[in-house]
Formats: sequence, structure tokens, C-alpha cells
Amino acid sequence: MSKAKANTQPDSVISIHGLRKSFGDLHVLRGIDLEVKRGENVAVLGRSGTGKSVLIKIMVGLLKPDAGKVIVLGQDVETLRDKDLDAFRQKVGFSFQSSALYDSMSIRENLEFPLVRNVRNLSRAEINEAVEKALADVGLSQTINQMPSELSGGQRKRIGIARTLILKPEIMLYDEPTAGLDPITSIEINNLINDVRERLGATSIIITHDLTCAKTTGDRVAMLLDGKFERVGPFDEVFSDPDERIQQFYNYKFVN
Ligand SMILES: Nc1ncnc2c1ncn2[C@@H]1O[C@H](COP(=O)(O)OP(=O)(O)OP(=O)(O)O)[C@@H](O)[C@H]1O
Repeated sequence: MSKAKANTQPDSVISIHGLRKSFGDLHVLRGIDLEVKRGENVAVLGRSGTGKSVLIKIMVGLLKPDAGKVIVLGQDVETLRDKDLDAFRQKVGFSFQSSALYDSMSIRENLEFPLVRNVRNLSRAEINEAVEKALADVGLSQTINQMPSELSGGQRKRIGIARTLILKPEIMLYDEPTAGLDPITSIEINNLINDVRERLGATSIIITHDLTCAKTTGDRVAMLLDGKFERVGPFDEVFSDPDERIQQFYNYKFVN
């Protein structure tokens, strides 16, 4: 761990070097490098199937890389096991592409679930308070006794984010937070992501192919092309690049 730390820039909370991952002959990640500072929001952009979800899964230890290093909060993710991995996953919140709510549980029960599983010795009053706060943070206090099936797609996404936030993570990883949502609801989610950063001081990686989401939430965007971050920087800088692949992506998707 110390060796890996030595390679990391001092203010980085996420440090990725030479990351590679293939599935058989499919070379998905071909040498990814990225440094993310505390409190920064980085939007990872790329077309479908370019490996964005694979990257996020490697970052939380759900997939093993073939080569390279992923250091998150000073820890080499690949080496984490058992209790250390559990503790790590409390500090790194992962908001799934599907909201991943339990359909048979009420919103209150969905939010209680990670707390009861991960935090010991909480009183009933503390659990209630945490659930109420998390719901208020995403503007959905009124849904506490409803079932997921009674909510809209946008509301389910926000509840999914609240369920991740309830453990007060230092890092939030959002996988396609606006996928399948109408433009207005997408804007609400983008605002929520920015709000989370301001209120919790969380560092976030936002995986998306929604350019509006990337522009609104990312201090920087990292453009995944052919298995590498070909361009990393402020949105306008990255998309002023005349590279045909970048312009094709921009012109096809961006409506504003
Ligand atoms: N466990 C796995 N086994 C085999 N192939 C996989 C596995 N996970 C991902 N892949 C392949 O890796 C490639 C990248 O997948 P990934 O889900 O990361 O794409 P993505 O950029 O997130 O796409 P989308 O925007 O559509 O969600 C795809 O071709 C996918 O089929």
C-alpha cells in the first residue's frame, strides 16, 4: 500500500494508473490513467460499450483488473478483502444504473437497509433521523411510506442516490444517473449531484453518455475512446478539440 501511495499525487483521492481489462479477445480498457482530487466531480464520457461500467466495477473491487493500479482513499482496491473491503465500500458509495431498490420494501425500509447492515448499534431514533435526513436531502420526504412501484423513474433514481448517501460516503460513483429520464428530470438529477458535492463535500465520478449531465456536473470530463482517456479537462476545452471522434460524439448527442 505504501508503495502505491508513493506513486499517488498528494491531494488525489482516486488515482488510476495503467489500468487494463480484457474479456477474452475484447480489450475494453487499454491503459487508463486518472487522478481525481478531493471534492472534485469528474464526468466520464464514452459511447455505449466503451467500458465505463467496467471501470467503475474495478474501482469498487467488483472486478479485477488485468494490469495497472487503482488507489482509492489511499488504498489499493485490488488487495482489499473481507472487513477491509466492507469498510471501503461504506466510504465509496456506488449508485447503480438501475436504481436497484427492493420492490417489496417501502422507501423507509429501502433506506434503512444499508444502515442496519453496515452500521452497528444504532438506536431506532438514530435510524429514523438518518432516513428522514437522507430523504429530505433528495427532496422526497413525502415518499417515506410509499413503495418503489408508486414512484416515477426520476424519483426512484433520487431514492437510489439517497440510499447511497445515507452512509455518508467520501466518494460517490454514479453509473448513468440520467439514463432513461426526460430532460427536465435529468436536470433535477444533475442539480442533485452538484448539491451532494456542496453539502457533503463528496468527490464524485459520474459515468454518463449524456453530454448535458457531463457539462453540468463535471469540473472536468474524461473522454473514453478506444479504451483510454484520450482527453481529460474542462468540458468546453475537451469538446473544442477537432478530433473527429470527439466532434462526432458532440454533434450527435448535444442538444442545448
Ligand atoms: N463480466 C463481463 N464479461 C464479459 N464481457 C463483459 C463483462 N462486463 C462487461 N463486458 C463487456 O465489456 C464491454 C464494456 O462494457 P461496459 O458495461 O463497461 O460498457 P459501458 O461503457 O458502461 O456501456 P453502456 O453505456 O451501454 O452502459 C462490453 O462489450 C461488455 O459486453
